[in-house]
Amino acid sequence: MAATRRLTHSVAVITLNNPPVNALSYSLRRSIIKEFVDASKDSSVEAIVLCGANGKFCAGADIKEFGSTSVDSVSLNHINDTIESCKKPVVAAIEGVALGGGLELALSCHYRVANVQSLVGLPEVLIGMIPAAGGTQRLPRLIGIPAALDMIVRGRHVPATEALQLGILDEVVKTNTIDAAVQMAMKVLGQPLENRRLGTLPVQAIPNVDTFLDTAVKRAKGQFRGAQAPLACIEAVKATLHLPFLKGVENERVLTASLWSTGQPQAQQYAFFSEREVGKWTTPSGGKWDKVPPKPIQTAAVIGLGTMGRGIVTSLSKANIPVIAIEQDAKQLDQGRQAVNALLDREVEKLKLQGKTSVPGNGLGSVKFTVDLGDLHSVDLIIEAVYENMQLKKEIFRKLSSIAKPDAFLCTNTSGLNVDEIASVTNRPQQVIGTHFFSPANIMRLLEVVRGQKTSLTTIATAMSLGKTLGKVAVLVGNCPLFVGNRMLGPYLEQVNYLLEEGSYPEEIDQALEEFGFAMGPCRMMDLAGLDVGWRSRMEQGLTGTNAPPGAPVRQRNGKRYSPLADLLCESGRFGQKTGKGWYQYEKAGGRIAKPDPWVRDFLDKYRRTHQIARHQANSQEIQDRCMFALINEGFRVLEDSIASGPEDIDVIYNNGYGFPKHRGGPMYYAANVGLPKVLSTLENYSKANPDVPSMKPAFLLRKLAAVGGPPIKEWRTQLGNTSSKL
Ligand SMILES: CCCCCCCC/C=C\C/C=C/C(=O)SCCNC(=O)CCNC(=O)[C@H](O)C(C)(C)COP(=O)(O)OP(=O)(O)OC[C@H]1O[C@@H](n2cnc3c(N)ncnc32)[C@H](O)[C@@H]1OP(=O)(O)O
Repeated sequence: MAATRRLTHSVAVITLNNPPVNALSYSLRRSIIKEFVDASKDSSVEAIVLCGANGKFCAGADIKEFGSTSVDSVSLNHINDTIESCKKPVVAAIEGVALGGGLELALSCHYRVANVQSLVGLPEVLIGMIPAAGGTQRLPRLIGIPAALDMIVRGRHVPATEALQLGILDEVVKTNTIDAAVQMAMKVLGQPLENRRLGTLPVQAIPNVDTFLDTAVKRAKGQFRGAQAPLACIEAVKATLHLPFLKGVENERVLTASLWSTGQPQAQQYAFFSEREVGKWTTPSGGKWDKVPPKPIQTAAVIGLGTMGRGIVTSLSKANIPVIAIEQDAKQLDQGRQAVNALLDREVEKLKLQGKTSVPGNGLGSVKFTVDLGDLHSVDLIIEAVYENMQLKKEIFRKLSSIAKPDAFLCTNTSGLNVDEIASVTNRPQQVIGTHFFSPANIMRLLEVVRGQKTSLTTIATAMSLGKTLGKVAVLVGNCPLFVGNRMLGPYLEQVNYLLEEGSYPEEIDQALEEFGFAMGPCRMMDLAGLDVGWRSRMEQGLTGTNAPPGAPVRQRNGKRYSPLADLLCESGRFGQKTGKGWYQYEKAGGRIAKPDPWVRDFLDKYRRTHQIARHQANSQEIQDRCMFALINEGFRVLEDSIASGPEDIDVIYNNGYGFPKHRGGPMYYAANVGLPKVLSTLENYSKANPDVPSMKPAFLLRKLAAVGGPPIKEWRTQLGNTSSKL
């Protein structure tokens, strides 16, 4: 963890060396300042180049050190000011990444040369912070307020070619970045440095700046729902208009302290590290991510080109994996082809924007469309993505057994069906695994990888590695009905239905949960997913429709409370967005703009009158508590059943697949923050008053953890013990 220095001609090259990403830990910062001061004093040195070891400039401050005392001892601001005021020219040679404090370091250099493959950005907002080492002050002075604000508030990783156009970089090279930086340093020797010191420059005026910033605040409030960091970023950038540079930097510090006191940075940093931890899977039988090599996947196939299949084909092609896409007849194949091509066209556009048009074949894997299953004889991995029907899936897997090559992996894209049952019809259950993609599959980051009883470690390693190749965050889960995410959704949506029965309207419930920070309230989410999906499943389970037990009370099934509201909506043809009507009304079938529907209010009022339910209009807090605690309670049961290996896995699933607000860390982190004794007592009270709602009966593990005072979330795993039988 040190910076090293060597002399090339008369240029001192200082290399940041702190694997894996040259994060600016305390000891690295100490070492940088020492080497830098020595170089600036050394009379044989005429210029200085800063670069990073192992092809990476720097990924910013060491996030693990936040909150510890060493953060301020050698501050990054001190280093940046020392570099900027240096009388010798300083050039940053950027390879790989220059992110956060890494870019702030580069912005304090007088010139920046970058490799064409590198990315630069100030992504602190994504971990609940603001760029607090002068980034909010230097970047607007360099590229203007609008462009800087866009980068800072969204935390975008900007490709080098775009950064060059924006004016962040002075030169982009294809190879030998450090040599190019040394040459640049020698070229500028003797040139004045005044106008290269960003901290001394004025920020460029823009017309109607107040309106511009007010609009940015409004947009950020709507988009980031309760997250404080984007608003603090705007506040910090705004300061460039009325504060001198040093005061602006001091303001960054004040804003950072204030953000820290909200607890949001800690939650987002927990989410950041949890995402990395879930990749380090282990199994009770001794399987471990770094011990089991994945098999390379050179070719893949997708069966079924419905919504999910199209997204999966696109995702594979985007990762440059050649795909065979299969449908059952020419008509459906043609529809699938058109849809996939449209998605791929959009991907090409995105690549063009990133300046990657020169990549052979546009960097996308080829897609072959066919109706012939026989074409799959040589592919390495097949993902079945037909609709959720066990018989159909089994029929396909039976055929694949004889068609696919013996070492091919067989994946089923199911959101909750039994992976073991599917595997049981094949001649290779050890190579069968569930890959639960989320819609739209080419965009959503989450992949639940579902291990069956006989799934081998190599198959797990291969599916997890494929997830990473596809740019997804893959979480290994056990096989149980609905796996982790959808299983937890059950009790959450049950509460939504009960609240609707009791007197809340869909828009009130959605508003409460969107205020909590969810990307989408549950009623809008059900409308988007299609109300008929759950309805069909309830019919299959004999809960409603012609299979329901004769004479069953309308609001009870098997002695438990049951809400028929969603069934009644479906019976009147309201399936959600696709039919233009569901819990809301839409401008047309397939429309997206949800408007509260007077019909739904009438329907709910009438329902309550029919069943003599006295209206209880829950406030936001009650809505949030009931829905959240139902979700969390099921999360504890998932842990008890070893379907997820730790609370972090659940949180990663919810943050990346269900629009849970990252600034709250995830449902289990939220529970730890609220305090487990409080979660327990709320559930106990509800449960006593509603003994016919077993999903709200506090889970054993919740009781156990609450009994020891609700320990910090990182200690929960030890309480779980080694019960993991499903993973
Ligand atoms: C009381 C208040 C206290 C607050 C004090 C505030 C002081 C403010 C001072 C200065 C302002 C500067 C702030 C910052 O710079 S914050 C950091 C900004 N940077 C980032 O957010 C980048 C985060 N990293 C990434 O996005 C990615 O890791 C990547 C693009 C760099 C690389 O991606 P990939 O190749 O996919 O690898 P991994 O993500 O798996 O990462 C590999 C490995 O590295 C660890 N890691 C990455 N970045 C950091 C980091 N900044 N600090 C510490 N560790 C980091 C990551 O956790 C992985 O570790 P592993 O799982 O153990 O292998």
